[in-house]
Amino acid sequence: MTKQQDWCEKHQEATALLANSDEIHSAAACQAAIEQMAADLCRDFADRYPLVLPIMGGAVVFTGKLLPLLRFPLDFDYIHITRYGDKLKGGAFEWLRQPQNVSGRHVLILDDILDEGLTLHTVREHILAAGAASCRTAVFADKDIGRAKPIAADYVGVRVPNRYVFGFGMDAKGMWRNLEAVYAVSN
Ligand SMILES: O=P(O)(O)OC[C@H]1O[C@H](OP(=O)(O)OP(=O)(O)O)[C@H](O)[C@@H]1O
Ligand code: HPA
Repeated sequence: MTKQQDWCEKHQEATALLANSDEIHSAAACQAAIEQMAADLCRDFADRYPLVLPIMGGAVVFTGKLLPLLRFPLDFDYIHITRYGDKLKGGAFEWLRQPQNVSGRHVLILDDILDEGLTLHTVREHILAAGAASCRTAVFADKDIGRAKPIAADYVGVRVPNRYVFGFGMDAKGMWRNLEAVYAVSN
């Protein structure tokens, strides 16, 4: 099969996936959630000069929308770790960029979604072990998985049902991070 056919099939798969999904948080609801989180973070971090660390790549939209609303001084870097890749089920962690220079800092981690909680828990433990003065966590979406998680986020934008969700930075098999609303794959 040629590369062009591959992309053509991928395009069809992406279109069918979106057509078979339900919008669960509109673009306006996502924006309102971001604004509320920004207000809460401005209240809590005004005097802390935090190091803000998004977990790439899912945090890209959340970060891009949130950062300009944070009206306090901060340093910015990023972490890159993945355990889902292009799959709908999590596996082993792959670190692509470790946290740098966190010793003594008040760290704020940003991520798109708290699902089983393994990623955020692992990253937080790593940052505290590296000597951070404190580490708080903000996730755009918290999934109701119906069982205990190893970590609860300090700040949450929206709650999502126990279905695979995508859009607003979250991908489904690598697709549709670019959507400005949140969708859930049909069961
Ligand atoms: O709570 P968990 O079950 O650990 O899942 C949450 C993590 O899964 C996704 O990352 P993924 O590994 O898909 O990489 P990505 O950020 O590139 O999408 C998402 O961005 C979170 O970081
Ligand atoms: O439901 C999800 N959607 C997108 N990325 C994810 N990573 C973990 N769970 C999810």
